[in-house]
Amino acid sequence: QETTQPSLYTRLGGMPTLENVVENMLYRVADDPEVVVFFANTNIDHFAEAFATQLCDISDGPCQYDGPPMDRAHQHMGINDAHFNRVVEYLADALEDEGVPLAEQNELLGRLAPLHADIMRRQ
Ligand code: HEM
Repeated sequence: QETTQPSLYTRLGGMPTLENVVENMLYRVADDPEVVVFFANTNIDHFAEAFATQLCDISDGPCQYDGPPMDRAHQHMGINDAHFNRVVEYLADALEDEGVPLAEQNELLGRLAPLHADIMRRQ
């Protein structure tokens, strides 16, 4: 007998949760001088929307991320592994803070992990 599970997007709580998660993450970024410098010239509203759309897309929600590919979006910023890990940690903390269960936290972070290579490609 086959059992189907709701999409990761649905289990995460859909767009309302993802938007709260991104906002929560951005407060953590804002509090970290070593990371916030990267965003000095960034339109944060645009970033928040693009990031939430990407989380929606990657979790099989009804969105399509149509921004620049990750290697180009982050090229020549000087991002290193420590920066990357810090941002992922802030995302994990935000997911926890917004009440996302651990299994769904890990599933989402697992889907983002492969982006590491893309983001690092053009540093
Ligand atoms: C899994 C990790 C990451 C994901 C999924 C991600 C995703 C994104 C997305 C979707 C955008 C919007 C692209 C656009 O529409 O132009 C973006 C932009 C940006 N990301 Fe990331 N990112 C990640 C890691 C990082 C890290 C580690 C840093 C730096 C510490 C960073 C810094 C930035 C900055 C500064 C921009 C805005 C660039 C601009 O102003 O045009 N990102 N990222």
